[in-house]
Amino acid sequence: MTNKITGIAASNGVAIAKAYKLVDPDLSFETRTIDDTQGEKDRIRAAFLSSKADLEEIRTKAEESMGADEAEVFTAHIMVTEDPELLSNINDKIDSDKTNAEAALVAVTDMFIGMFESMADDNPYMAERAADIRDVTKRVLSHLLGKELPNPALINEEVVIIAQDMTPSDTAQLDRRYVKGFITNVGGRTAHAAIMARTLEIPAIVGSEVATKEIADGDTVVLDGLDGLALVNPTADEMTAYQAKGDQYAAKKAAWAKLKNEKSVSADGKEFIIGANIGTPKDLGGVADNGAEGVGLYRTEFLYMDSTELPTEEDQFESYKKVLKSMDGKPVTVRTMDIGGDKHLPYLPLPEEDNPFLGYRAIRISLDRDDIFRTQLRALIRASVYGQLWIMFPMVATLPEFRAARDIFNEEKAKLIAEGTQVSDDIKLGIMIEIPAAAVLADKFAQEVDFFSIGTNDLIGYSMAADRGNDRISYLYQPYNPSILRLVKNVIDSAHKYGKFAAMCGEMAGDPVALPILVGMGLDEFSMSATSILQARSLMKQLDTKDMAKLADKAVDAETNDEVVALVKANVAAD
Ligand SMILES: C=C(OP(=O)(O)O)C(=O)O
Ligand SMILES: [Mg+2]
Repeated sequence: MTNKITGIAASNGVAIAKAYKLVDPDLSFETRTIDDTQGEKDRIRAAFLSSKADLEEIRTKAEESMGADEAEVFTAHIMVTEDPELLSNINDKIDSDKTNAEAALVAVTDMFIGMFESMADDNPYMAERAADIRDVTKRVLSHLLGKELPNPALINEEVVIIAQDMTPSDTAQLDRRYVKGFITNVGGRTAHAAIMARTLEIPAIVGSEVATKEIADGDTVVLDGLDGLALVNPTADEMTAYQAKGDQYAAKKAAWAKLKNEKSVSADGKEFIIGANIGTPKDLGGVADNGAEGVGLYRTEFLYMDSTELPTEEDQFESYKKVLKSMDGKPVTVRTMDIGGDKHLPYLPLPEEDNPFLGYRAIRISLDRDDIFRTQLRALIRASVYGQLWIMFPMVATLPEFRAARDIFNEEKAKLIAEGTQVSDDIKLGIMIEIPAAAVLADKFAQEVDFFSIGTNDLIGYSMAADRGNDRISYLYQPYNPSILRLVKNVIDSAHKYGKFAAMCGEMAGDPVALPILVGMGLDEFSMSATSILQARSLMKQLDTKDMAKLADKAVDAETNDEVVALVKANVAAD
């Protein structure tokens, strides 16, 4: 019988392809005393050469599919395999300790990694070197142990990826021509892997718990991202049924596509803005294809994560300019660096923390490391002449944080003007509302900011004390809980009381259950994964704002998440 695996439906669509497991093999080994030290030295040399050959192949493939910039990291890895000092240190260790190649390799590379990491505070390049050595060590070890590492960059046939989790750097390596979807063991609908899948327009299931255990490399997998179901080695009848389901979804998408150049307007004629969330300028194709009326969230941390060192002012300026120019006068909301939590930079080591999601992150880092922040703001301010720039700060909890960020912005702007640089005099400054404290105090913030953008992904997590990526407690991650709706309403009402603009850029903005309520609350801008825009626009056309205002009143007065879902279902016909 076909094995069925369920999980959280994270990105719509149906894919049928072979399974490719992106899972590291067990690389544990025993330390042994060795008589034949020359034999071990030969083994390590051969493992270095094989690793180099792997990496050269991966680099060539990565250059073809993703471009020279993305492939650069592999050049750094190849250089590690060619480092004579590293190899001679390992050989010395084998001789002096009479130990096996695996143990000598790990002892020596650990020493180098520790040394580079200890210097990383003053020189981010050192952290990068440490990360390179760690990566190469894994590959050399796999050769010594005769185990194969997965090489996603080498995939050259259609596959569905099966993984424990997908980090942003894993997803960055994927070639869209071949990767038809993915299934992970962990994660929730708003985890970054899920957001990435929606941006790439590939179906995905997250939080399946068992995918890596139950699916073998090469199995045929049907991935139903609409209902969060995967079929392993399906029957011919099942394949046919799911092909039909995929076709049906494609037909719906084709109908929505007709709305690409239309306004986002309710049935009774009220206009809203539907914007797109992007991670890099590469996402602009999807923005245009889906008829976005602006960029409501540009997550600039990817600029930092995709780089091997802190991006320069010039690099950043080019990226911001590209996005602003491409949006041709439509508003572009750029969020300053949101690092920390689950987003790490190899070259900017953060302190170990018990609760990184409640720790040193986002605006907290920017205000502490204002050298990094000022570089980003200068790049943004310089780019402002190419379009309509809105800047927002992530994870703001208090007014003094916003004021400090605004002061730094004003200082950099004044400096640039004094240097004779052209800048726009209409840059809007706002904040993400993703910390409950800020949502509650929105009436105070509204007197000082130009706009709010509600980051429900985190706001829900922090309000319910439920990690957005933890599938075990995903039942508590309740977007429609009346407590969340009351916070959202408070933010929208507070903005409007002071004539300010209220946007939402969390995934809730594109959620067909939440959207009618948000229309009823009078949210000004809905920003979402570009692939959700046309469906949202289609739904919006069917809604009457006065009816939705009544629905929103009932929803904030409800008792539970489920009650709100039932209310929406009873009042809004499914699209
Ligand atoms: C949009 C948000 O930010 P991110 O998903 O990048 O944390 C949010 O928290 O809702
Ligand atoms: Mg957030």
